[in-house]
Amino acid sequence: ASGARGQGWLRPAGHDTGVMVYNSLTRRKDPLIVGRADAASWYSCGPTVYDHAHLGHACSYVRFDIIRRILTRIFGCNIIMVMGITDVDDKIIKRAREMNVSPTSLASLYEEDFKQDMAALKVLPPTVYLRVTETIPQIISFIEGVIAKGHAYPTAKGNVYFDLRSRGDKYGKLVGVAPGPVGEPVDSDKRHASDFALWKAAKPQEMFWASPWGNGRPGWHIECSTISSLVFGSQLDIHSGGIDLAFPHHENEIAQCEVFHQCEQWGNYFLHSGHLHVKGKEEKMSKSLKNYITIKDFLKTFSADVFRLFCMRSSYRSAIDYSDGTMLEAKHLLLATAAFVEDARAYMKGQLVCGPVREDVLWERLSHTKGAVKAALADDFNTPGAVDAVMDLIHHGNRQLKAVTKFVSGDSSSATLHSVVEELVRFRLKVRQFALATGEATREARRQQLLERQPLLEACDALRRDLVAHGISIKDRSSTSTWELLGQRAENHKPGS
Ligand SMILES: Nc1ncnc2c1ncn2[C@@H]1O[C@H](COP(=O)(O)OP(=O)(O)OP(=O)(O)O)[C@@H](O)[C@H]1O
Ligand SMILES: [Zn+2]
Repeated sequence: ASGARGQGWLRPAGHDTGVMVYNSLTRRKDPLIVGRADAASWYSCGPTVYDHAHLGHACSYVRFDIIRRILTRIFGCNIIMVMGITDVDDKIIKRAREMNVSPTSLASLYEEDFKQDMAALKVLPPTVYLRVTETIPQIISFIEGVIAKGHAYPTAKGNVYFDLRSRGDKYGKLVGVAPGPVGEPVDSDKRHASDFALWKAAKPQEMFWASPWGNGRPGWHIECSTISSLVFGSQLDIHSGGIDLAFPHHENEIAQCEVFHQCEQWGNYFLHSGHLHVKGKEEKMSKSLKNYITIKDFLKTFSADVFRLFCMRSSYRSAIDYSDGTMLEAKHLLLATAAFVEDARAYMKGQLVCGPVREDVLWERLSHTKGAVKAALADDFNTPGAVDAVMDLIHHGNRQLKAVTKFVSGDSSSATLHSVVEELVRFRLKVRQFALATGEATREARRQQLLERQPLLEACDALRRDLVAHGISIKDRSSTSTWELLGQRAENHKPGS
C-alpha cells in the first residue's frame, strides 16, 4: 500500500522554540514550532498498569522528562503535559484473574506504584493524569463522532471498528504502509481484516460499561485520542512514546483524531524514544519476555542520578544496552563531576591550595561551554554532546585546580582534612553557643550561669589560637563561626598570577 508518510506536513504557526527536532511524521529534523510558548501542549502515552514498571519504561519516561526540562529551562517554553493511564485492558483483566483480585484494585495498586517509581527517578509528574475509566462517557461520544463522520461502524455483536479503507491513502503518516491483515480469528466481525476496535463488546465475566452499542469497554487507541482532545481540543504540539507505539498505536490515534476533528493535521510533532535492550540481546526489555529489571530493584544498587546520566549519554532516539558496566561508567562520571564541584567550592573559599589559576581562561571556557551545550541541545536534544561539553570544561578546570591540590598542612587527602576542620569548627560552635546561652530568668541567675560556663568559652578561645599555628583561622560571628586558611588565601584569589 502507498501510505502518506511525510507527505504534506503542515508547518505549524506559532512560537519557534529554536530547537530542531526529529519528527517521525517527516522523518527529518523540523524546526519545533509550538502554538504558544507559555502553554505548549504535549500528550504522552502512559503505562498500562498491570505490573511493576521496569527499566525500559523508566528509560522512555526519563528521556522525555529530560527533553521537557530542556525545553522549559533552556528554551523558555512552558509545557502542559497530559498523560493517559490505561487502567482497563486485556492484560489487566488477565492478571487480575490470576491474582484473584478485581481489575480495578489491581490497576489502582500499580498506578500508585508507577507514580512512586517515577518520583524516585525524579521524573516530573505530568500537568494532568487521566485514567481511561474516568473518561468513558467522553470516549463513547468520541466514538459516536467518528461513526457520524462515516469512518467507523458498529456490528451486530456490539463491537465498533474503525473503517480503515475510508481513510484512503491518508492512513500511514508515520509508518508509510497500510497494515496487511493480521492473524484474525475466523469469527471476526470486521469488514476488513485491518480495521481496529474502538469499542469491544463485553465478554462474559469482564468489566463493562453501557453504551449505545451494548455493554463493553473502549479499545486501546481511542483512549489516547479522546484524552488528548479532551484537554487540548483539535490541536496538539507534541506527542511522545516509545518507538513500539508508532505503529499501530499512534497511527490509529492520528486516524481517529483527524476524522473526528475533520482536520488535516492533529499532532504536529511525534517523538519516539529508542528501546532499552539487555546487553547483547535483540529484544527490548519487556514484561512479556521476562527479561526485565524493575525500577525498584535497580534503585537498590544505583541512584536515580546515575540512571539519568546513563540516559543522557545517548540520544533519546537510539536504542541502548543495559549493562552493569555502562551503569558504572555513568556512576564514575557523576562522581567526577561531584569531586570537581567540591574542589571548585573549596578553591573559592580559599581552602584549596593550588598553582596559579588562569581565571581568565576558565571564564572563556565557561562561556564557550554554555554556547556548546545550548547548540547541542537545540540539535534534536543532543544530550551526549552537551554532556561531552560539560565534561570538557571539568577536565580543564581540574587541570588548573589539581596543580597542587593540597591543604596547607600535611599530606592527608585534602577532602578528608577539609571535613575534619569543618567538624571541629561545628563542634566548637556548639560548645560556644552553650556557654553563651542565657536561658535564666533573672539577671543574677544569668550572670551566675555565664560564670559557671566561662571555662568552656576559654577552651574555645584556646582552640582558636592553637589552630592559627596550623594555618587555620576561625572567625566568630554573631550566631555562627567561619574558617579559612591563612597565608595562601591572598595568593589563591589573585587571578592569573
Ligand atoms: N524496553 C523498553 N525500552 C524503552 N521504552 C519502553 C520499553 N518497554 C516499554 N517502553 C515504553 O514504555 C511506555 C509504557 O509502555 P506500556 O505500559 O505499554 O508497556 P508494555 O508495552 O506493556 O511493556 P512490556 O513490553 O514490558 O510488556 C511506552 O511508551 C513504551 O514504548
Ligand atoms: Zn497512546
